[in-house]
Amino acid sequence: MVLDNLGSSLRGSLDKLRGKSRLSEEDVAEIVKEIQRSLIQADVDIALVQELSSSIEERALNEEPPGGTSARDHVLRIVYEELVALVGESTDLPLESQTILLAGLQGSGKTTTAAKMAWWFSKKGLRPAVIQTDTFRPGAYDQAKQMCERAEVDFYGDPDEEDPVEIARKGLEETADADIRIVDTSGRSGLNETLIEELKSIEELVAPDRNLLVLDAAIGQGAKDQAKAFGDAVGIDGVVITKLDGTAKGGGALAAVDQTDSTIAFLGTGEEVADIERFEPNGFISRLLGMGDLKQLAERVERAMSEQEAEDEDWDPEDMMKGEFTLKDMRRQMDAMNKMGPLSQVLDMIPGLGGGLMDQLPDDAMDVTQERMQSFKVIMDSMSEEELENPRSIGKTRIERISRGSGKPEETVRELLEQHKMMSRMMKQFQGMGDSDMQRMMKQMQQQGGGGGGMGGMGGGGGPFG
Ligand SMILES: Nc1nc2c(ncn2[C@@H]2O[C@H](COP(=O)(O)OP(=O)(O)OP(=O)(O)O)[C@@H](O)[C@H]2O)c(=O)[nH]1
Repeated sequence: MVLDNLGSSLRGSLDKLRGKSRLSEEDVAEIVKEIQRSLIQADVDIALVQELSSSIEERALNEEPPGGTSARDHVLRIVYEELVALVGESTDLPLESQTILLAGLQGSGKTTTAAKMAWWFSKKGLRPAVIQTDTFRPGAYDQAKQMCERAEVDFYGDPDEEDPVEIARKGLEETADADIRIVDTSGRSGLNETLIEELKSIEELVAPDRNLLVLDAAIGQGAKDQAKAFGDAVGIDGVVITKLDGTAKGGGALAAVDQTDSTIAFLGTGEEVADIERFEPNGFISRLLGMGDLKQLAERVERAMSEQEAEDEDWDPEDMMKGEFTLKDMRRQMDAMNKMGPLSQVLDMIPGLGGGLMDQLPDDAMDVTQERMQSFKVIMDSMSEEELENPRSIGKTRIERISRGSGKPEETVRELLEQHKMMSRMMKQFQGMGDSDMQRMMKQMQQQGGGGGGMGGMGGGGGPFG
């Protein structure tokens, strides 16, 4: 993830400020050094790093912290604001009819991004279509078609036509009914005349409303040259950074944004159509600094919940809040969790849990958790209706039988029952909360994610700065 180490290394230095009400020059110097180190490691352009660190330094030393603010909160706020300014606004993408052209080098993820973006727009209630003009890479047509089928969006391509401009022309005609037309172009292994000329001809014909440059997060310093070449050729309005789920650092993309005077539109976080996020500077930086990104989380939860409801007509999440929390409810929750995406990504979005928790866990702890959920499901499949509805009836003999039936150790069956007990207790606590408490909590979560993006605090408690 971009600037991955920044959150944890910065938290380390910030923790040393606990209890202090004033910042010394040494404190500021240490924090600035920490930030510089992380940014440079994340492949952020040196000139950008210099610019950022001098404004942080200047502000931290000269600005008077608002009354009652600790030195730590003061610095964190400045770092947050400056980082938000560094990554810039999100690319303007009104939810209305438009044509978007995707450009980028081979393998950057254009084809995948086209389908993901189409999926994203379709979830916003628009009708998108992908036009695949890549005649260069064998297989691009099939790949695009399959992904669009998975995304359940319209697709146009022609594997027998060799001229990409001709495909684009026909594609526009064929997709006239769509609201959003996403034109995917071919890439080459390096920047060359042919690629640029082809792109220019497609651009001229299509006359897109927006040109987006797709960049692999691993690109590093090369991003600047690429961005310049594409920017000179067709003009770039926004950047999509892909493969942020991997180990890549992504800092290079910031140079591309700077170079083309553009902004970031989307982030790609996996190979599936749903692995896309609209870039939101506040949430992005909050998450980076371990303050969580409640808005993204709320969106995912909402989506998973409505998918779950669509699949499972008898299920009403409100029921769970009222009566007994059964193993069936637990299984549904696990399914909903799975729909939200990898657990590690979900946890990363929860303020306070985010970076902090991830740092404490061994690297493979998350996989184990996913694996454990899988085992739990297998075990539940070996239980009878009655056992699922009334887990308290499961004694020693039944545990033995379930273990044999599921092929999982008795130990794991017991762990499942333990886990259920814990969740059940938690649900009881929620049930104890009045409706208004619950509503207040939800509202706070939404406001925080949508507005100040993590600056607003989580109500009366310590808040994300605590
Ligand atoms: N993990 C991960 N993989 C991705 C992501 N986006 C794309 N990929 C993978 O990257 C590879 C290249 O993606 P494509 O979409 O084929 O790239 P392209 O830019 O269209 O390539 P050309 O058509 O050759 O120009 C594929 O294996 C994708 O599955 C992402 O966000 N995360």
